[in-house]
Amino acid sequence: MTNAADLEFVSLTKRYGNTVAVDAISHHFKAGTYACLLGPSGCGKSSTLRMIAGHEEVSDGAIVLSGRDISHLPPARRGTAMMFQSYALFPHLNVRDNVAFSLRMAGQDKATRLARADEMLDLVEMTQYADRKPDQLSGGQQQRVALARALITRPQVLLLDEPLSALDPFLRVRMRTELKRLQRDLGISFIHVTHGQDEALALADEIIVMNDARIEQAGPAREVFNAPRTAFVARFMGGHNVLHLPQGRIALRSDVMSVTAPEAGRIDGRITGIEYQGTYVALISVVAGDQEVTALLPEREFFQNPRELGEVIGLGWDDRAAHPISA
Ligand SMILES: Nc1ncnc2c1ncn2[C@@H]1O[C@H](COP(=O)(O)OP(=O)(O)OP(=O)(O)O)[C@@H](O)[C@H]1O
Repeated sequence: MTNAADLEFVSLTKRYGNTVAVDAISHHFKAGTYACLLGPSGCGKSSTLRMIAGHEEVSDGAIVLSGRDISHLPPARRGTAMMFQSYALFPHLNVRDNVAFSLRMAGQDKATRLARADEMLDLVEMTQYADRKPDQLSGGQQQRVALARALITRPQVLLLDEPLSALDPFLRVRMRTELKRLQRDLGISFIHVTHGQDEALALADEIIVMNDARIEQAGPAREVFNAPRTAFVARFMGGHNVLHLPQGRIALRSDVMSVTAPEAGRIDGRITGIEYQGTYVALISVVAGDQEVTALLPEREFFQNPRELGEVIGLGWDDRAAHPISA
């Protein structure tokens, strides 16, 4: 069922009155990509997703899918489908009829739409629940139904707005694996809005970090994590220190820092916090210029040479782990 297509934003803009929610963003999503739009609350992620879906008017610029400007088409004619955070299932319809709903709206005959609904339920492993009502399902099961319902229109791009946020942490990780499997099997693009860095890293081929209505950095997940270009991306992706040194500003991964005797490292710091995190122990210290630095030490390494609050330590790192960044 491969139905892949390239998607492009051309100076895409959304204004609500005087608020610029999305500010002339341009981006090219390659066909068959799992992309995560990542950023803090209010940065414009949902507005972007809703414009792709056609649930929000484009104020300026264009959305091009497979070479076709879809900016002003009605949602059902765009080749996209949206899965909502709340799943938005119809409580009075059973699972099969919920899934078949959009085909009914499109005037498909009953035999075809029920056959297609069963095909979709098989895809999300929900065949045995076809006759239940949504309130007889768990949150994870409702989510599968919502996925089946979105996929029945054979979209070229599936849009997911915080799809995992209603699930408990355990189920969230399981559904995350399933989303990835589904995207790989279908070969279409998924564009998934999240404010969770871990979620984006686990799922995305490409991460688009948004900040204040603009794209701050976009690229493969590993590149965005390892080589943040700005202090915002370094802080938002986590796992990094942002340090102001005489030679400029750098982003430095917390897990590649070494802790030495004072003056044996590159800078000295005084320990202000020790946090046990299981795999790692986080040593938080304050260095020159009143800057806070976190060093993540493997648990075993820390306990071989435990440190105390208030102790002065040296901090070292390999130059390959430091990336110059802009403000
Ligand atoms: N219907 C609306 N009318 C006016 N302003 C809006 C509307 N929808 C969103 N905004 C504003 O546009 C900006 C971007 O909102 P948007 O919902 O796209 O952000 P978001 O990144 O998805 O945030 P969240 O993670 O909180 O959902 C915010 O300043 C928000 O207040």
